[in-house]
Amino acid sequence: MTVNAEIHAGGNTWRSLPAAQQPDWPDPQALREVIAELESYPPLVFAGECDQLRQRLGAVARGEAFLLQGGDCAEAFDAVGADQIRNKLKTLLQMGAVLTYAGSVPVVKVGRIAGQYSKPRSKPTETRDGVTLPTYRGDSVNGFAFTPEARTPDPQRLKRMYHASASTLNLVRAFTTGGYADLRQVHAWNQDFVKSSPSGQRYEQLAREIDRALNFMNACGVDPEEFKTVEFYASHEALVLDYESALTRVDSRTGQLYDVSGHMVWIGERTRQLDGAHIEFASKIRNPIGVKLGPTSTPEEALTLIERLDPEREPGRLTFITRMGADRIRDRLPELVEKVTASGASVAWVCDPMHGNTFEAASGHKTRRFDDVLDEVKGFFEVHKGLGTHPGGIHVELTGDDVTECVGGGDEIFVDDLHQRYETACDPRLNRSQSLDLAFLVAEMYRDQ
Ligand SMILES: O=C[C@H](O)[C@H](O)COP(=O)(O)O
Ligand SMILES: C=C(OP(=O)(O)O)C(=O)O
Repeated sequence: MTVNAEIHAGGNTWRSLPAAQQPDWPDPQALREVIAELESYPPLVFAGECDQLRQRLGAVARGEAFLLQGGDCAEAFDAVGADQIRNKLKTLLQMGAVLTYAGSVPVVKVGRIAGQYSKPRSKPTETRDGVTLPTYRGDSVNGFAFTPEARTPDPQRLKRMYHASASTLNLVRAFTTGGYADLRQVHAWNQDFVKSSPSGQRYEQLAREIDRALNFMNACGVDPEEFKTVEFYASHEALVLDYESALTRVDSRTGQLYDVSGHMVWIGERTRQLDGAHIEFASKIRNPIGVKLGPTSTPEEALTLIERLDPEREPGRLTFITRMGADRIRDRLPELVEKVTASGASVAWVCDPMHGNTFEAASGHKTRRFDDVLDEVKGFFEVHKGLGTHPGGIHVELTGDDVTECVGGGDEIFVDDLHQRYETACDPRLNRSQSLDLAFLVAEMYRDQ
């Protein structure tokens, strides 16, 4: 074995361990052929970009920056279109502008985008009218339609995931570096929105202030290049390990392994078993890693995760994304933060106020109340304020489209409205107006902190 092959084999050590939430592929040979093909494809991101994001997240861990991580619950192959991608990006850019200006903090922008195609599920099957089929696990695995053909896992979909991620990332890079994300466009991002929504109007006022500040700087002869482009990173849950390890490569600069399917990957609440395949996989790659921590997480688990994933205690390597639920965050979070801080580790703490606050409405729609989302973020800020630690960011499921999936917000969506534009393939997302409302409220909390 050459040195590189030996190192690469390190990316496969997860194979001997139990891997939760993996698809039941019906044809192992077909899967092997797909993996071999994926292994020959070029990287989607450059390892150096992952290092840069790790440094940015290091600033978050040290309390010098704030992470805004957001995007779809589940991306869909038929939504890889210019409008959908631009709308999502626009929403994140607007939220970033609000947080930077109103919160007075540098914002690290990371999308749940260009790879968020795989979903862990509570149940392996779904039954409708007496018919039981495999559950939908994301477009990388099977189709959403409730038919035996669509629901059968098909490894060819992993190749579609790669190509959909590549097209998305290509357009995101074009928008963020080609002029669309220039700070002078703060008004343009809002044009379609300003008249129709209270948060759009509030944003317009902020955009005018940013404009004045830019004009002032310009008059002083300052016109920084940094304002013309935006640093934007892609992240997704590293769930289907055959895909992630096929996209794991030895970096020619350093000889280390990187999962080049995205800049940052996270391990979900259902797959973070300490002796499981996902943590083993994550321990071998150099990307910045997130781990979701739900209400049953113990300080001992958090400390073991640090030992496994961040033995060098490198700020930016590990982000704990807590998702406790509005009713539990104030009870569950303090002990975790206290013990991790006392251990000397330097992790970034980020609040996912979505996944602990899901409920089923009488209509059968899975939904979330905007007020619960907000209350969990408030609890997160209160806990960190009480302990003197840094509330490092938010991780949200959102879309730039005008969907009706979560109830409440400035535009007040009621339970009876949910059916109007309920388009998510899995969990309910904040729409653009709710996302902006959240950004304004979080900016206020950050300033008060
Ligand atoms: O996005 C997260 C999970 O995939 C999702 O909450 C699981 O949903 P389920 O409980 O409907 O399977
Ligand atoms: C599945 C997700 O979250 P969690 O692992 O926290 O349930 C997710 O963020 O898509």
